[in-house]
Amino acid sequence: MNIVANWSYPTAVKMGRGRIKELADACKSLGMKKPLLITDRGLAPMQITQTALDVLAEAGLGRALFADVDPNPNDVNLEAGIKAFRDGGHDGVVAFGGGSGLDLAKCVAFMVGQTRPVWDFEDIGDWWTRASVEGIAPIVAVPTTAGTGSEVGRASVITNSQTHVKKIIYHPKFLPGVVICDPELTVGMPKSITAGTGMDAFAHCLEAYSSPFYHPMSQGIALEGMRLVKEFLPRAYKDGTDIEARANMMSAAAMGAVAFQKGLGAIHSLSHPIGAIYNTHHGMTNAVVMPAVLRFNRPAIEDKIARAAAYLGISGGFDGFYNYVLELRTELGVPENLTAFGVKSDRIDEMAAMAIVDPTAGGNPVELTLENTKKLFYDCF
Ligand SMILES: NC(=O)c1ccc[n+]([C@@H]2O[C@H](COP(=O)([O-])OP(=O)(O)OC[C@H]3O[C@@H](n4cnc5c(N)ncnc54)[C@H](O)[C@@H]3O)[C@@H](O)[C@H]2O)c1
Ligand SMILES: [Fe+2]
Repeated sequence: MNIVANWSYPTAVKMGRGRIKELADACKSLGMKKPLLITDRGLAPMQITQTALDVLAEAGLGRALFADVDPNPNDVNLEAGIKAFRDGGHDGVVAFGGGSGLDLAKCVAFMVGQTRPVWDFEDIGDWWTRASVEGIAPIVAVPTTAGTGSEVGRASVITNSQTHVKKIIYHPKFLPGVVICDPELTVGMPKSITAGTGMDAFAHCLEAYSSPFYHPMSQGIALEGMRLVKEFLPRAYKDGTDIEARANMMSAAAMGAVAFQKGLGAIHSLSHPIGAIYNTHHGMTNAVVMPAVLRFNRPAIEDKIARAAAYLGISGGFDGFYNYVLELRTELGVPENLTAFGVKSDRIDEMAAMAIVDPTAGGNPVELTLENTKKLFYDCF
């Protein structure tokens, strides 16, 4: 086999309970004197956010907060964030939150130095290998969920508020300089967010593992990431204060995002249009469509999944793995299908057309066509 592949590794991670106290040092290590903490609207009043701001203030770095960020953040949030950064004379970004806060914050840091519209930076082809991009503000990332892995990712998912399409904005320099993974920050997640974000981490590992592209390191990371989810997500769900489980889920989330350099697939290709149109939670949407996508991909991944099952201690090959996914979903209270999730089936044609051009579609082990993707959507209802 002629092995040709590109890969790289992510940033420095400071993982451990209570390490939010190191936030100011992390900012200073990247040369920040006046950081802007960016998070979503729901997190802004919470104690964990106030504690992070206190740490910054006590170190003389100010208490600047921008929280005009929706779940599934959009270009309007982005413009407001860029304005807040420029008006406040800031010199760096603390990206704080789940995927929504992290993605928007990373994109603000990237866009403050750009004159081109954000949509020019979509994850299509490999334009970034030829174009130089300057003026990116330094980023310290602090995840408060354990799912997207955006803290170690080179992408931001931003919804176009005009077209209601989720776009993946990508550049290698999106990568934060320092990441603080403090599992105590995730203890207050409501059960449904623990479940949804955890299933996003699982989906990243599963899709990266299943994608046909060659990336042996990602393959191993994805497999171990799935094992961590199997062992620790039910524990974190049952007892939110189980710090060991919370910490391991943070690892699984970061591993999923590292692994999906290899590619994602139809779980995400379907989930993006559903999330953009119905504003559903990303990870929970993935969990809802996961069994139908596994059935759809079975001819291409049966042996591979059987190997994963063996590693995870699941007997019965592909069928055993499939049944395990169904049981995990039941344990985590995941809605059985899109109907039970509150999504209507009257926009399948539109969603299928969006799914096949989603940047994740190319990583699916079975090629997505308009016809088979419509059928796949029907199978999710
Ligand atoms: N950049 C990437 O590579 C990538 C990968 C997957 C998904 N995403 C994107 O990330 C977003 C989803 O992120 P998410 O799943 O982390 O959810 P989220 O960031 O949208 O957060 C969900 C909800 O949980 C709340 N929350 C977050 N942390 C909390 C905590 N510790 N305690 C209590 N409440 C808390 C938030 O306020 C919000 O209301 C979507 O927009 C998705 O498209 C990005
Ligand atoms: Fe995801």
